[in-house]
Amino acid sequence: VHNNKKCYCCSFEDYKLTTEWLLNQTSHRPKIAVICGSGLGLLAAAATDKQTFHYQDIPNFPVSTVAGHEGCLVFGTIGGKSCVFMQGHFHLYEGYSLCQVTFPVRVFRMMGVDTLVVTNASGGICPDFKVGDIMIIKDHINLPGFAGQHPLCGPNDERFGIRFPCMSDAYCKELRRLALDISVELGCEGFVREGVYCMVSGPNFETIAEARMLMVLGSDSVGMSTVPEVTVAKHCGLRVFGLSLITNKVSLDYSREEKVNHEEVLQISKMRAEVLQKVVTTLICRCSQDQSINTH
Ligand SMILES: O=P(O)(O)O[C@@H]1C[C@H](O)[C@@H](CO)O1
Ligand SMILES: Nc1nc2[nH]cnc2c(=O)[nH]1
Repeated sequence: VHNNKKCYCCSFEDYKLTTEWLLNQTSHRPKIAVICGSGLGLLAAAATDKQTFHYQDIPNFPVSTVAGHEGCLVFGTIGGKSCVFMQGHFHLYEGYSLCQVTFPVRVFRMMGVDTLVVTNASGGICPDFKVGDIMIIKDHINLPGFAGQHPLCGPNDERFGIRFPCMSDAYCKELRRLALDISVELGCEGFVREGVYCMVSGPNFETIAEARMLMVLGSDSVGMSTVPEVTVAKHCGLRVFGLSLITNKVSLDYSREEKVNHEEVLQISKMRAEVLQKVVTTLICRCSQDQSINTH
């Protein structure tokens, strides 16, 4: 209850209960969390010493309702570093509140995570982008946020972060540079790009007029996730790195016949999951671990 008004956000006690439950169930103490987008659950495959929990068994956790999202939380080790992978995440269009969508991020923070890696599937708007390109997310546009669908709306809990967080450095520059170096070493720099991801709520794909508008706004790709998680992660002081797989070209022209669908999105994710896994795994092995959480 806030100002005599009932608040439907998750409470500090909810996050605490889930955190304590997980800490009791596993001896892993992850520093890095990876959110796997549509069809990208394979990112967890390189981890050793794995321990898996189904979302439905974790107190307070939402469950995945979308194809390509396994709904498993996987703890494991990569290059000696303890990690946690979300195989599947949550979306506004599933009917979840943004508090539920971002619930795991604060739990990870409370478990001691200091770095969040986000991945997703998106439609390419930048005319130079090709299907199968991997876009290092340089910045984002929170379109639902402009209309008040924002995960930080409501009473601010200072235990997580400040009321007015800065978002001008949302995606860590050093990790973006490291990922570019890694892509050269792995020989995949030919299809690795950098760009701006724009979130829409979905679930429909864009009309041509909407796609044109998003291009004018400066979006290089468009998807239906990630931005709420990144916003909550930055609010509670996590370092963020993001990759978006371009699974389709967004139609910007009325003469274009191709029609996007979710099956095609999953097919391209499957095709590129192994390369993405190599980039993410190498990044985890190489990234500095001296990150101190930016507490407020
Ligand atoms: O969960 P992500 O953002 O990777 O999934 C994208 C957006 C929709 O959920 C779905 C549409 O195909 O793919
Ligand atoms: N909104 C949106 N999300 C996507 N996810 C994968 N492709 C697309 C797309 O073209 N548009």
